[in-house]
Amino acid sequence: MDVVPLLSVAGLARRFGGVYAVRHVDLDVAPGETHAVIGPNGAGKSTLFRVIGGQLRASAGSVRFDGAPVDRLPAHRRARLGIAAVFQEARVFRGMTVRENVMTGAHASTTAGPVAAVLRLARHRREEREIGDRAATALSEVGLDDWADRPADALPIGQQRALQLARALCARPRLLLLDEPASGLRAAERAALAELIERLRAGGLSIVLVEHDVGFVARLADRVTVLELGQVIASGSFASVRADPRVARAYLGGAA
Ligand SMILES: Nc1ncnc2c1ncn2[C@@H]1O[C@H](COP(=O)(O)OP(=O)(O)OP(=O)(O)O)[C@@H](O)[C@H]1O
Repeated sequence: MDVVPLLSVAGLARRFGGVYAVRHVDLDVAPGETHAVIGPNGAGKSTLFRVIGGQLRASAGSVRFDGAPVDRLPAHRRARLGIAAVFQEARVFRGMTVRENVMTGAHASTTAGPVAAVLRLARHRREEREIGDRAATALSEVGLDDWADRPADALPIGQQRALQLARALCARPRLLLLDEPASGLRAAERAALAELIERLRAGGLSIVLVEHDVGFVARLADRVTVLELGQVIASGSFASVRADPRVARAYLGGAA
């Protein structure tokens, strides 16, 4: 690719015991690109997602973000650099408002920890104000302004998904990792979520999208990487990977 990739994964492997969940994986994400990772069940998508986010260490290979290696950094340090992940199993925090839920997403990228909160109250208050502002922006980006002061667990599932996105956006990421964001949503909710992701992309955000819903991927992805049994079997535009006989075979043989 001509532009310097924002994310560059090279020769990546992750082993569990003697079994490789992913192996020899190369993947680049350009600034502003939405890159989908698809593949049958057990292909290694979630493992790759977690190795990029820093929740899992690679067994071999490298992950570079904005030109610098991040392999040795834990997830919260990667978050500060601008990598935000929304997990498939993400839940809203009960007993908190929508706004409070979103504000929890900013703490990864601010400096005031609990000690600073006690010892340096002025700085803490300044950061809380800044977090409040970020939350307001994130809520408006995902269209949840009107819900801000309601209990988060009262939201319908489509809006809960939007809340999870807002929580990630509150950290002001440059790369957003989304693990099956459309799962469990009805058609209208999927369409609303796709529109929201399109808006984020139009705003310049780079996105890695792990997704089973092929229609969703076709609509959103600039490029697609297809995994089977932990390895990349095809990569390119949606149309090119759909036309690839190896991809058709992987899906016919798998459960996806
Ligand atoms: N913590 C773990 N310990 C052992 N094996 C694991 C672990 N996590 C994943 N695996 C194995 O690695 C392989 C890839 O799993 P992974 O969950 O990454 O696939 P996936 O493509 O996300 O699947 P799905 O679409 O079903 O979510 C599978 O064979 C899985 O059993």
